[in-house]
Amino acid sequence: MAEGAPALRLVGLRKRFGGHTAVDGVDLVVPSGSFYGLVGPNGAGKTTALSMAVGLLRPDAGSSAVFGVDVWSDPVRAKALVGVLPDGMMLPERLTGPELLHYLGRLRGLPSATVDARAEELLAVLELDEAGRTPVIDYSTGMRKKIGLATALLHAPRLLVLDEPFEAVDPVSAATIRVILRRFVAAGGSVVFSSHVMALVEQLCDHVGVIAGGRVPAAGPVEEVRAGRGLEEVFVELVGGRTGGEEGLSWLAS
Ligand SMILES: Nc1ncnc2c1ncn2[C@@H]1O[C@H](COP(=O)(O)OP(=O)(O)OP(=O)(O)O)[C@@H](O)[C@H]1O
Repeated sequence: MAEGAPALRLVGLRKRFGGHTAVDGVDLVVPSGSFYGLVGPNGAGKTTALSMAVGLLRPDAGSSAVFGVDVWSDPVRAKALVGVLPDGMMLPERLTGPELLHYLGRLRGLPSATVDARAEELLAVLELDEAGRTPVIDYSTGMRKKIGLATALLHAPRLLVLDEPFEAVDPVSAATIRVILRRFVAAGGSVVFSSHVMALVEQLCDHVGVIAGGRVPAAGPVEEVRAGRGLEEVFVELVGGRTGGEEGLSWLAS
């Protein structure tokens, strides 16, 4: 781990799917200790960029380093430093929450007693303890997000990379997740998460990156990117909001 290196550095990341360029040369620096929001409209390239950043999807070009450790040339060291909540995570669904955490913790090389103690705490804090006997296949979407977050936290990573952690989560659970993430950052951890909700990013984050059409038109400290305006206003301006909503659909009112 390089001293003074950023939590995450993406340089020139690119990805094409067939004839479509999903990520078109993304450079991004997530400073160590920051709470970083990655915002962009549907299809902007957030999931593709984050998947390449953590070693789940091989880029066509560019690099990703976690605390100075290259994700693609030194994956074992890099992956020990990062906890990931991917989009639409594939889980061994027949397992219960405690079984899943035990299995993944052991896969990560943690001693059995450590895994079980951490799993118990995580399940209690995330209010999944009452579903202790329920297989993950019967979880709601929000419960899946929470068990996914528990798996990301289990090995006590230094960086969390979370793809839309608040989507489909009820307000009470969202508040719990916010508290956990704030505590994680206060204790020296770094968080990057993607979201469409500007108010949430303004409330939680000290840094923001805007992604649109696979590029990053603005990134940096929230105050700098906002420049005295609301983040939502800046976002709509940057991503080129369309105003066609008032025209068309006349049949709806007839
Ligand atoms: N496996 C794939 N095969 C083909 N095209 C893909 C694939 N994954 C993503 N894309 C395309 O790449 C673009 C970026 O998708 P991506 O999922 O990264 O966007 P996103 O910003 O996460 O969107 P959302 O907010 O809707 O989740 C989209 O046009 C999408 O259709």
